[in-house]
Amino acid sequence: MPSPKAKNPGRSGGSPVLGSSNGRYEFMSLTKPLNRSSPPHLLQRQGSDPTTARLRASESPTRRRGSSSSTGSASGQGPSDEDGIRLNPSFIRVALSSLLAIDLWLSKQLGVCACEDSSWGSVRPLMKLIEISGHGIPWLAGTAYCLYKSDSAAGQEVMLNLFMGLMLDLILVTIVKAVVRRRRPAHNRMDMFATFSVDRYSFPSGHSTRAALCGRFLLAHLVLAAPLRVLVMLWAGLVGLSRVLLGRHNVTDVLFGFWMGYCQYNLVEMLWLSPQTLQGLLGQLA
Ligand SMILES: CC(C)=CCC/C(C)=C/CC/C(C)=C/COP(=O)(O)O
Repeated sequence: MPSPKAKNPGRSGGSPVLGSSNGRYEFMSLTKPLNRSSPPHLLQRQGSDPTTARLRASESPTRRRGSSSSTGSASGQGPSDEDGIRLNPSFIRVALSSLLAIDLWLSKQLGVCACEDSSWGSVRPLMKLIEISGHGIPWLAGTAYCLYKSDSAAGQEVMLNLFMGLMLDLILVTIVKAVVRRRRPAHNRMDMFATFSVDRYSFPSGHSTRAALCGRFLLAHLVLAAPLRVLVMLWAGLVGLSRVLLGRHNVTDVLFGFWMGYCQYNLVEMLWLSPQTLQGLLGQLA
């Protein structure tokens, strides 16, 4: 498998701590200020890396202003402590940008069903079927139907809480997507059915949050037989995997989505609507 650094350094490969010279990558010091005598390619590479550039753009205006005015080193007075902090990204920052670079590279490698011409293009219809199985509309419609058809109080209670959980999931995912605004992978073809405008963003994967939430919910309240429990877990995993294979998401979108859906189930349990609570709420409304 080709290395992220070697194949496409301009886009997602390589880490901002690396500088390249004659095709060879060198590590830069994270703790010492970058010397003015450093080879220009090291400085240039820092600025041209898209991930680093994005992180720098998100710095506070004060800090950015500080970087243009602190000319201690640039005017030949030698690097000050402040320059040292400014020029050298913190360890966390470097770790984050490296993780993001690996994420982008890995997601691109795994997007093998992104279109019909992709290496696994023939599996795309199956992946799209899995996608539909984790879509919000079938889940909401199915739960509403079961709620309507259920003739036992226990069944209605479970279905009502699942419905509330699904709505809660939609709201939380919409908020996080609108705040983070991470673009979907470039190789994604936006041919999903019934999407909101916020669904042009990819973090977190809404299908993955739903798969984790519904998976946990089904295991806790509905599915008891062991083979079916395995099937539910397999389905949840496949929904997440299909997001990356279809090129809809990066790996971190799906991992975070699973974690978020898992936590959302805890929230559903905390806010559980019992028949008594429901009667109280309806009584207050009447
Ligand atoms: C009642 C109501 C507001 C239903 C909306 C259901 C709906 C359109 C959900 C969107 C599902 C969707 C396409 C999410 C995107 O999933 P990702 O995994 O691509 O983030």
